[in-house]
Amino acid sequence: MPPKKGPKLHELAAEVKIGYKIVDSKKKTYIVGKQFATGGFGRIHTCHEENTPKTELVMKIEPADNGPLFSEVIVFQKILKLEQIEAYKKRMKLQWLGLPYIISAGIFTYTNQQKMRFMILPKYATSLENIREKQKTLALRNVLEIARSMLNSLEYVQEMDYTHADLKAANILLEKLGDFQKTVLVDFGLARFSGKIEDKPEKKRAHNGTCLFTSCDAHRGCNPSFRADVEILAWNLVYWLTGTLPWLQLETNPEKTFEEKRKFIAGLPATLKSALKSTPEGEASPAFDFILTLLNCSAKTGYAEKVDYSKLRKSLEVAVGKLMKEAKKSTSASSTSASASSSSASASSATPRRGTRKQPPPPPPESSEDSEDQENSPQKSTPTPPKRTRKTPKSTTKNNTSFLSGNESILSGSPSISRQNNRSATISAAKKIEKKYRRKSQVVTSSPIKNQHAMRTRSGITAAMKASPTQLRSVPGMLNFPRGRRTIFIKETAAKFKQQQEEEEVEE
Ligand SMILES: Nc1ncnc2c1ncn2[C@@H]1O[C@H](COP(=O)(O)OP(=O)(O)OP(=O)(O)O)[C@@H](O)[C@H]1O
Repeated sequence: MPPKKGPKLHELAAEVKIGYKIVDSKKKTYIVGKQFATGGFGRIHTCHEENTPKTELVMKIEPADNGPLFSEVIVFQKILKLEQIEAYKKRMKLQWLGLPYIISAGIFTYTNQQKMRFMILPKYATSLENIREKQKTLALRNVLEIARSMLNSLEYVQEMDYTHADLKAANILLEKLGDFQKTVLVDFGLARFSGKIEDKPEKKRAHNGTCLFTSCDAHRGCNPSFRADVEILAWNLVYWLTGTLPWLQLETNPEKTFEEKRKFIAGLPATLKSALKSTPEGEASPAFDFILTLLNCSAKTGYAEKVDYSKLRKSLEVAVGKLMKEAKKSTSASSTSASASSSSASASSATPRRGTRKQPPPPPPESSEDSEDQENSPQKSTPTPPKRTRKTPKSTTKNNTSFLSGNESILSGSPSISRQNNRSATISAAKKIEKKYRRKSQVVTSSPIKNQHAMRTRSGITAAMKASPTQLRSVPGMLNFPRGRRTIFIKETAAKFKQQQEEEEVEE
């Protein structure tokens, strides 16, 4: 997502009607379908090629003179063509590479008024953010699956001398509901050629990216670096596992956020240990070493240097190995107790009881013990029981191919089909909520009390919360907004309250 520089929003493209035909430079005709999401500066529609109506695709549309889609198209044309991706997969012997590819792009004039830019991509099932928003945290095994896919995606992008610079759940899509192994890194609006970067911070670039996750290099005002993508991945992993980051409340203050990130890095490994305490696995989480390796790697790699992905992958496989080993231990522990308490030992150990977790198959012996990073090794301890119970909802996907097992998937976060079917009811409910929050925000705006961002309104939502897109997103009721409307409302409200906050700070 392009950086949010202030309250002024780019213009959204005019809404293109369903059924509108666009002919690209290769004389292929694409038919615009309905709009299903709104990006920062554009609309996202389904579409299909005239001759293949069954293959649903995605069309991003923006006014032609907007910058974000223009630069994204250039990145896709340079590094994200299907043949490039396929050749790389073949060379690296990869079954899966989580990257989108460009199907078509160009400019059309809509109803003779507005020149519009479009880009067509494959359509994926859902965004990881949809899932994260509902669940607040993700299961460790899913986080490791996503990390594996993202490491490969970043490695490809960086091998082409580009950086992504904005990895986050909203920019990660699942190819198939419930399958966390096949995740795709999208939104190359901030991606840059980083082959010739110099460590020259500039104030006007400072804090580019998504404040919560952006790198220390970006906070300093440097162009995106290879090591920065690794750091951004690390912050996201902590966020997905714990549902928070130490600077979550400071999101609207990039300087303080930067300071907190620096403190976190300076305080490693204790800061990371403490952050992971709240996870079901606790501070001895199998993810600990891996995240520490990511942060150490980004700290030790030079600004313009490339990252050693083989080392990162090795560390990830060690984490996977540990997780599988622990799962195996608890399987044998539970089957021992089951056989002791049952007269039919064989039956009880083979059939997992309803409501208990299916346990993964035995881990591959390789990679679980051969950590290179001795400094990162956590103390050996018996697996701590989960500190927090996690309800694992029933999977609706038959073929959930977790790399850890045929475990239940964490599908609860997928957008429900019924919600889509009740779209008009949702829109009217969303309008009511929007009206309510606008009214409440006006109560705050008209108040003569200074330092309003610390003040709670009748709704219990402070102006500071409203200035933070992340916190605003988690306000009860926000989930009732259709996706596009929610994004717009959050952006407008956050921008307004951020400006108010800045004005107050100036006055003070
Ligand atoms: N290929 C796709 N398949 C399915 N959904 C998609 C696809 N591309 C985008 N989306 C949906 O649209 C949302 C916004 O997409 P994207 O981030 O690429 O647009 P953007 O204009 O850069 O938006 P933003 O500025 O909010 O990041 C995604 O979070 C996702 O839900």
